[in-house]
Amino acid sequence: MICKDRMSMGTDIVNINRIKKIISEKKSRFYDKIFTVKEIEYISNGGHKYTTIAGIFAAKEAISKVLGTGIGSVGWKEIEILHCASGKPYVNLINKGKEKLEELGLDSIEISISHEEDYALAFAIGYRSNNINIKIDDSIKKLLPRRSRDSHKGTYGRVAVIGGSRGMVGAPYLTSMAALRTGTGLVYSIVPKSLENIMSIKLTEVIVKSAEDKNKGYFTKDSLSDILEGIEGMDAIAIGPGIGADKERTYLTEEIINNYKGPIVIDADGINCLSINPDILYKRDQPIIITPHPGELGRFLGISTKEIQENRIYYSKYTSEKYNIIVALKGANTVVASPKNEIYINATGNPGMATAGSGDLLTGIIASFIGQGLIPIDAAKLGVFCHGLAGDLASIYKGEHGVIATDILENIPYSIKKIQE
Ligand SMILES: NC(=O)C1=CN([C@@H]2O[C@H](COP(=O)(O)OP(=O)(O)OC[C@H]3O[C@@H](n4cnc5c(N)ncnc54)[C@H](O)[C@@H]3O)[C@@H](O)[C@H]2O)[C@@H](O)CC1
Ligand SMILES: Nc1ncnc2c1ncn2[C@@H]1O[C@H](COP(=O)(O)OP(=O)(O)O)[C@@H](O)[C@H]1O
Ligand SMILES: [Mg+2]
Repeated sequence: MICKDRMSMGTDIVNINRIKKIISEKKSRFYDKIFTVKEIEYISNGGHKYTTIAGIFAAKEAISKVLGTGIGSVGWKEIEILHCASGKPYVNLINKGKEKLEELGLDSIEISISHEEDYALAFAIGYRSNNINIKIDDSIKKLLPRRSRDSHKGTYGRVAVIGGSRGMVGAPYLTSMAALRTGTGLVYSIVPKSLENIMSIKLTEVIVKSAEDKNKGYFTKDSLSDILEGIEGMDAIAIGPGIGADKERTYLTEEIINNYKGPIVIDADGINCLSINPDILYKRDQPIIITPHPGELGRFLGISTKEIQENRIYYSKYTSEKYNIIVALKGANTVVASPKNEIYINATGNPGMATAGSGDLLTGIIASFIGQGLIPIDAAKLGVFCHGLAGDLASIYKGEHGVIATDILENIPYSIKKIQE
């Protein structure tokens, strides 16, 4: 059976006197059988110490246990123990050893060797790293906001997420957490009052604010003043995930667009509400980014999803120019279009991301980058790249069938680290 675990361990203990005895009886046969040329060179340079020989011997046994074979189908000389200049041992697998490691889905083996009086001991761990073979263009790398030493949470922006309705608390949860994981200093989640308690339990680091909902479980026109108060002083806001769409929520969305004087990321039901009267966008001079999936852009433009999918670049450009907004049209190869005729086609992401809530994360990532000071088009480009890469990293461990939005959320930090490398 092939074991596809992320980690595999092996250990071995060797009596040094046993090694001493073998060497005194048949040194050259023992060396020839067990050690590679490089290992013999190392042992010889160290004065043929029994402790060294026993340690390397134990290390090979320990590694054969990591590989699950024992010494046999993988030979002694197919597991080589080498040493860094500092003296730290490392593992070089050869032929069958290498093949077995790949078969197990492991990337590398770490080894530690020790000895005391009569015994030498080795401990080995085989692991699968979150390495992904991707060349990240400098044009993306340079967009990542830097963090200065004497900074504080206020340095990295205040972002508010307006979202949620009864049954859809997950959407604003994911958006808020994504903003936090992307590096925003302070994230606020503004939800209908009936959801305040449950959101406060779900969210630890995010500050929860609520808006009057008259016990309905969704935003109504009565929510407006609380929302406007809640978004005062924010560097960026996101609106839409899980809010639902009706006349009152359309009124709310429009009033927020009319009154808030900073950049807004609009997603999901926010886009559905906006599609009733998109002309309000003409009155606005502050940036708007919409992040529709093809179904939402189709609704917004009054055309079919199929038509959008067949002309993704065209409709992204068209919407961006017509309404003077940035459009991130999601799906395989997300298209980002700006009114300045800029087009960016994202290469990260995979079908594992076709899972509920993965788009809600993107909304939070883009809002976060804007809150940290990026201009909206750069935030959108870096945002879709980072989001797709988080999805790619999540798929390494969970596979495309098993990935859920929480896995993508948890991989945002690793995605950012990878961009930073
Ligand atoms: N846990 C939660 O609370 C969640 C809440 N959600 C909220 O649920 C509400 C409804 O959003 P939905 O997007 O589910 O429903 P929609 O009815 O807006 O869109 C779903 C449909 O859009 C089309 N579509 C989407 N992506 C496509 C693609 N790449 N190619 C072709 N067609 C595509 C498909 O026809 C799909 O069935 C939103 O407010 C959203 O924020 C979702 O985000 C899922 C998670
Ligand atoms: N086949 C795919 N390849 C790459 N990315 C995908 C694929 N399917 C979905 N995604 C990404 O997953 C996200 C889905 O967003 P969305 O449809 O809004 O989901 P939700 O509303 O459930 O959060 C988008 O960012 C989209 O680009
Ligand atoms: Mg969505």
